[in-house]
Amino acid sequence: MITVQNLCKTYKVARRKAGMREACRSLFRREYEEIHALDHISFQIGDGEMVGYIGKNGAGKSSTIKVLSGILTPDEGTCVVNGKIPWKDRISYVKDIGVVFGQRSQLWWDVPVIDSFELLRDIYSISQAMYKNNLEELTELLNLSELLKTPARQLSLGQRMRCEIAASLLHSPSILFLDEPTIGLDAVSKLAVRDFIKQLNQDHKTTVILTTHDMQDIEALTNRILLIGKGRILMDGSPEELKQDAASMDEAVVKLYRSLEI
Ligand SMILES: Nc1ncnc2c1ncn2[C@@H]1O[C@H](COP(=O)(O)OP(=O)(O)OP(=O)(O)O)[C@@H](O)[C@H]1O
Repeated sequence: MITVQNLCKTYKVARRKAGMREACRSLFRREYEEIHALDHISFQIGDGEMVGYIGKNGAGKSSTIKVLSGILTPDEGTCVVNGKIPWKDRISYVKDIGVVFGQRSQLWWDVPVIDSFELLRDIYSISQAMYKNNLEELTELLNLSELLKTPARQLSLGQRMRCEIAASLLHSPSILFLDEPTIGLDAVSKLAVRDFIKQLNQDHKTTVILTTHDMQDIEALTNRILLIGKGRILMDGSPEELKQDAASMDEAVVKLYRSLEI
């Protein structure tokens, strides 16, 4: 169970005008702007749910995922996941979660993928039996057998993403955070990733929180949508509620963004 109440996170960003004079001036007098990335966010997600977390660029999606995964400490508010506070109980908490950031890699760049997996086995203290089982299952479902001996830097984006997803699941987490997992993937790779996530949820009842701009991901995978805009939750409902009579999910989302003026 994930319970988030009144989460707030404000970033302080240095601002200056262009030009040499302004650069010199900023050495003595810095001006700052506050960005309210999360502004009293509250929601609950039950075990085994698949939730789409959507919103425009800069809405606060990644900041939420970072707080939920314990990487970022909020300024205010509470967040309890499986009875733990992510940024306080980090060592025990990481065993409960898997995280994939589509734009970053958790694989060691220059070593074969299997070596990264073995390092993760040691980091998470995964038992030999669990590691063997999970590796076999993930290799089959994600079609990794040809990839395991290749260094991560030699993989295509779609191949790397399949390896990233496997890496995040080796320790059998009960919750999976996916931050734009299909970004930049071709249609075939997107389908493979979607099919895998669906099957994972069916077979293991893994809770999945997915941020994406791809509304086909949302339609294919989720039965609940949380819409965030300017750091606030603006809608919590089903894809059908969002779509209503629009021709497509993309059209529905654009209409909604316009009506909410975000
Ligand atoms: N480390 C940081 N320092 C300063 N500002 C930040 C930082 N990280 C995020 N922000 C700002 O916080 C706001 C929310 O950013 P966040 O990355 O959470 O949005 P997002 O919904 O994930 O966006 P996108 O869809 O573009 O990835 C943005 O205005 C962003 O510029």
